[in-house]
Amino acid sequence: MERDRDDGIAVKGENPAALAVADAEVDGKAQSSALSSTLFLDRVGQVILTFNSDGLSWSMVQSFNNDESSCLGVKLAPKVVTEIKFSDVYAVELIDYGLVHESNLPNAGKFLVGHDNEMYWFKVHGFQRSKSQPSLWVLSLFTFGHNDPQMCQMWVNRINASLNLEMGRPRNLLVFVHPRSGKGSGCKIWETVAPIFSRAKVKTKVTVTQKAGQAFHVMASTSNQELYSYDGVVAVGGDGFFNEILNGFLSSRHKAPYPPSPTDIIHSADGHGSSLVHHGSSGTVAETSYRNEDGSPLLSSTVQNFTDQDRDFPFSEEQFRFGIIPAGSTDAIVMCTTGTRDPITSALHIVLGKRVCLDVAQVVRWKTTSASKLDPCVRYAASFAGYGFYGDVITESEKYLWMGPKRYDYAGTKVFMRLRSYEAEVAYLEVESGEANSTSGRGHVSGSIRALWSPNKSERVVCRVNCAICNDKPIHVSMGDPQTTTYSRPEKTRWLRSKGRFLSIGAAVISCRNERAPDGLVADAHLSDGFLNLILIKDCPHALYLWHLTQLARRGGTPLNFKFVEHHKTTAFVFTSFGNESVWNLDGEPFQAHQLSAQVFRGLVSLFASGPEV
Ligand SMILES: Nc1ncnc2c1ncn2[C@@H]1O[C@H](COP(=O)(O)OP(=O)(O)OP(=O)(O)O)[C@@H](O)[C@H]1O
Repeated sequence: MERDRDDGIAVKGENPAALAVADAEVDGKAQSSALSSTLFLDRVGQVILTFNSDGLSWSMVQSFNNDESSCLGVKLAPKVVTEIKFSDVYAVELIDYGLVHESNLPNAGKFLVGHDNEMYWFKVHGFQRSKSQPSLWVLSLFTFGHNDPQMCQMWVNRINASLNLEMGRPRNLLVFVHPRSGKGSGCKIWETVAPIFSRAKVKTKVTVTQKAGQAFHVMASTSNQELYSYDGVVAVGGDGFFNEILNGFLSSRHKAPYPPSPTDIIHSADGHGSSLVHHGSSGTVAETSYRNEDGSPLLSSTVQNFTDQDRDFPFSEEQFRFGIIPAGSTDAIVMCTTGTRDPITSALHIVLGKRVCLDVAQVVRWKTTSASKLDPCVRYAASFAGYGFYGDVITESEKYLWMGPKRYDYAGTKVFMRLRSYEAEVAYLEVESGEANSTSGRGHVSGSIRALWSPNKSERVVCRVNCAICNDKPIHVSMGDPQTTTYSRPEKTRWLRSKGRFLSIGAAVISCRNERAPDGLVADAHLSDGFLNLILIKDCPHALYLWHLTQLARRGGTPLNFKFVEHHKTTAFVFTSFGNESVWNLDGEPFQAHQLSAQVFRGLVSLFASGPEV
């Protein structure tokens, strides 16, 4: 179709055949075709749009002083965006005939466009990093118009072809929405981000949960074959909801020997382990918080219904990823993996197919109370396991669910006012600074462990996008394979013990950054270095504990720099309570355990995220 534009700019003859498409040969090598066309960029004016190998760029047809401003003769940086990389584009849409608006550039002058025009157009959807906060990704939209619909169609096809070459973008996702998460806005948050998924042509099977445990049940009982038809699962909710989905996934699929029990360690006279591997069977989780309404374990029948054939289905855990759209009270996992707490940023990380590996702690409760029989029960934690103060705060906060996120501040203050210490024994695996291999039980952990360890703040290595420590990854260990643990090599194993009264015991898998602790509980914890950060807080005057808590709440604080605080990087620990109080906090959910042990699995799952830009 050829039409004369009513602003006097001729577009006759400008059809796909007349485009400047050059397949040049330079030094005998074919260069990627350079395609450019004259189009209208909505609210900017007439531009020459060029298709480059890695993205689009454009420049104004008529050069006027629009892309630079000057102040006292000094040229300032261009104000207008003039390019976008395909890696930052998540969708391109063809739009029917419609209005393209005149330029809103201050000095563009109306002569370029004249006034609003009706034409065919296409939209390029992408994102830009916020200037003030690089981890925050802001949606960007460029609308290009032309009188010829074929021209628009051709550009859309070319851009789509390039987007299809972008690796790892999901096509099909399972989505669970927790409607009551955080301030009760789970559904609203999903409605806000859902258009990003539909524009990117990502199919979503959405389940809005009716009750706790539902997502766990679906994840645990869905066959691998069916789950494998999705590229991943997305949780719209908080850390507790993600934990439920993660547990549902791993409970029936992660096959690994349990860590040693506290009795094994306490009874090994010299602290050197022997015969310390418990061959737990997976799929035997019977966790109290994931129960049917009649109190029966959710998993009892469903998991056992798996056939051997299905269990052996080559499940691609490398490809399957987890996504989190933050809607919860704390959202520490999202903050640690995307650097911000923003549903749009998280949705973009998902549709753009970002990937980061995450360590997961396997926590085994051996005894619920001192009087209980030995009855191992497995749970997984992606961020944190804490006892004492942390367990009490979570127990107390459960009474005030109606308060929403404020319940944690209220419960925290209440528990602090009646602060107690707890008698317990902890033993943790020693990780020697020179030990370059096999420290995590997942094979190779090279690099300087001393650098990870350093109590000296200036030597801390903070986890970030493309983190060298996390990327120094061991060979991938399949989730179906029992893993070789260090416990099976007693000569390499030394358990260090700490017995006494503790205000709290915490094991951070990741830094656990959140709005109350901007640097996290452990600022230099990593997403997938294969370590747990064990924080033992010995009984001390309340004023000192308060000082520790205020350091946690400060950016750049030094909460671990106290005599009563011990920080150990380890790969496993065991715990025995000597009192009646025995509630742990696993990723923000209560878990009663009198005897417990935990081990970390390096990079056990992958997330749709790229790490924080710090
Ligand atoms: N429809 C539902 N109704 C009630 N509880 C649910 C529902 N769906 C999931 N849950 C449970 O609610 C718990 C808390 O969910 P979530 O983490 O999203 O909320 P939160 O307010 O951020 O709390 P947390 O501080 O634990 O993260 C989870 O353990 C989950 O199992």
